[in-house]
Amino acid sequence: MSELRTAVHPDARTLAEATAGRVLDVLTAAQDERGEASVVLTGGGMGTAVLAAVATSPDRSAVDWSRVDVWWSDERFTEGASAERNCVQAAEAVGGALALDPDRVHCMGSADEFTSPEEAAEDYLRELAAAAAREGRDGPLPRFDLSLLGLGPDGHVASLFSGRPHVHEERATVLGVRDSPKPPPQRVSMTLPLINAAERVWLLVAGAEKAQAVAAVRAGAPVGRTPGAGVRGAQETLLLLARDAAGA
Ligand SMILES: O=C1O[C@H](COP(=O)(O)O)[C@@H](O)[C@H](O)[C@H]1O
Repeated sequence: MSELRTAVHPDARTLAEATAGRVLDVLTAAQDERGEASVVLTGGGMGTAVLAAVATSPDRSAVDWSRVDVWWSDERFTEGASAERNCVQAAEAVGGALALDPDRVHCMGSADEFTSPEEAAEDYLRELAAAAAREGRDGPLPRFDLSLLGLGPDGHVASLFSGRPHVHEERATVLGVRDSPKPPPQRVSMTLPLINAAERVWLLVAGAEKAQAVAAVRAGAPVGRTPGAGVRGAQETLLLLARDAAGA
């Protein structure tokens, strides 16, 4: 488990551009080392802005996108084509600019395919286990080189919300969420143990309305109150901030 380090950028745009550069560095280094790379994406304002910045970066061709596995730490359990879905927003942000292998883009299941978020979560577990088997891993989880996360003004990460029991989940790695205080109410989410299995976890935060949540994360607030405070990557944990979110 790594310690939390913070980097502050002048604004949301420079945060997105600098983070895109960091993402490309991590994926390139992973492919140099083992020929493959993997990233766990998040939805929300900064998650989408970083993806758009990756897709338009002049350095994007340094990565062989056909050998990148793309996962999501959470998803809204709605119809597949819904603009509320993180997967749909990501595809829009990328706009076909990255030559990803569709078999390696692992969107979480939608309400078109499954009758409940729990069923979609089980399906994602099967998809994770299949990838782990292909990678020759011992357990049911593939390697994640990097996980990007947003932070809500209420301190939530992925779809793990303050005061909800799933924040304290220790065994399940992906679960269905039915009572999200932020619409839509039904979601699928990785839990903290799976988020924290990533080599690197970066929290991306912009906006003065999030300064209080950022301060709570930095102060190590109780995870039940501020889920983002429970995030720790195996090798690295970065809090990547725009100045307004840093409270400066
Ligand atoms: O609901 C969600 O919110 C978080 C944070 O979103 P933001 O727009 O406040 O940055 C996001 O990371 C998560 O994927 C999403 O489902």
